[in-house]
Amino acid sequence: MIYTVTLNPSIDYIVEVEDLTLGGLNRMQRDLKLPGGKGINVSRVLNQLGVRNTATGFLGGFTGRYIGQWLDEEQISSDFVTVAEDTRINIKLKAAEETEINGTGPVIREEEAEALLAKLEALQAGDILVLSGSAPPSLGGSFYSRLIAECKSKKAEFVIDTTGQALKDALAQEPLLVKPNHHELAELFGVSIGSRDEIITYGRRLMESGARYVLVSMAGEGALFISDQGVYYANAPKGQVKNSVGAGDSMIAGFVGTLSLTGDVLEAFRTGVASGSATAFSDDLADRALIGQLKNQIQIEQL
Ligand SMILES: Nc1ncnc2c1ncn2[C@@H]1O[C@H](COP(=O)(O)OP(=O)(O)O)[C@@H](O)[C@H]1O
Ligand SMILES: O=P(O)(O)OC[C@H]1O[C@](O)(COP(=O)(O)O)[C@@H](O)[C@@H]1O
Repeated sequence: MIYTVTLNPSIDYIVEVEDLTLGGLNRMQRDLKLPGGKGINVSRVLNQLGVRNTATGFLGGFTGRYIGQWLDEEQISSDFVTVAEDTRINIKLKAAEETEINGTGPVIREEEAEALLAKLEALQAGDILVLSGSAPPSLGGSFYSRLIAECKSKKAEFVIDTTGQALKDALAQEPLLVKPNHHELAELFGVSIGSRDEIITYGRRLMESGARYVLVSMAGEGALFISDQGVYYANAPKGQVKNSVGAGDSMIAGFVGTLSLTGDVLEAFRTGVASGSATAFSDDLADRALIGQLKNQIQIEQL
């Protein structure tokens, strides 16, 4: 079974404005309110791929209920801890450029945090726990470490998609997969990265630090896959980009879901890239039909 954990879900409020005037009145051309937060996105795309999973984390208030109802309507199994404060709303402003304003998230009380840890007692050997996104600041810096310790004590595997110290701490615990984009990779090592060779150098360091598989996504430039069996590049399919929010989460879902179904890492890589691109080419997240179509446009090359 795959479990996704979203410590800081969001309603992604996607707002389109033709010509943005800062400091003036702008009228929206279109808006969309989607359930968001990285683990929730992973669960929704896993569901499209027919991979059984349960979404957990913290949800609260009217915003939390909106997300919970959406997941129920999509028949996604969920088991969230209900928290006292409202789940955040993240703004994704689409004008000439895409601007994102993400909230910090609700205060999580100690008993709410403990309730989430208690849910992980259900984990078993063979399960995969996908830990994705930021943690609300009230949880403190080491909450992911506590979740990982619980996961390891049950002999389950984990995937982590977060940034900064939480990611660095997690590497030593041997994640199944990490998936920074190339900007996050550079930030993690405090360097600027200008070439594919440099991405490979720093991606390999993540593997040497403990990750079994490393995916480095590069938006429209495709992705690199690094494991102890070699380094592979996949092109991104071409298409009209509609909304790239959640592309990285979709890639994780495509990879982990396919790996769990087939055990074939290169097929998992191909499906991951197709899932990321299918999301970039959709208003909402990727659907199964588009993922299938795009897979045919992806060539994988060993470097
Ligand atoms: N503009 C795009 N064109 C085609 N595919 C894209 C585009 N943006 C994202 N993707 C796909 O989604 C994957 C993840 O996107 P990326 O933007 O790198 O991740 P993140 O959302 O984590 O920043 C890419 O490797 C690619 O397959
Ligand atoms: O937890 P964070 O880092 O604030 O990110 C949350 C945001 O990330 C998303 O999950 C999208 O992530 P990606 O575009 O990186 O796949 C949004 O749905 C959400 O608003």
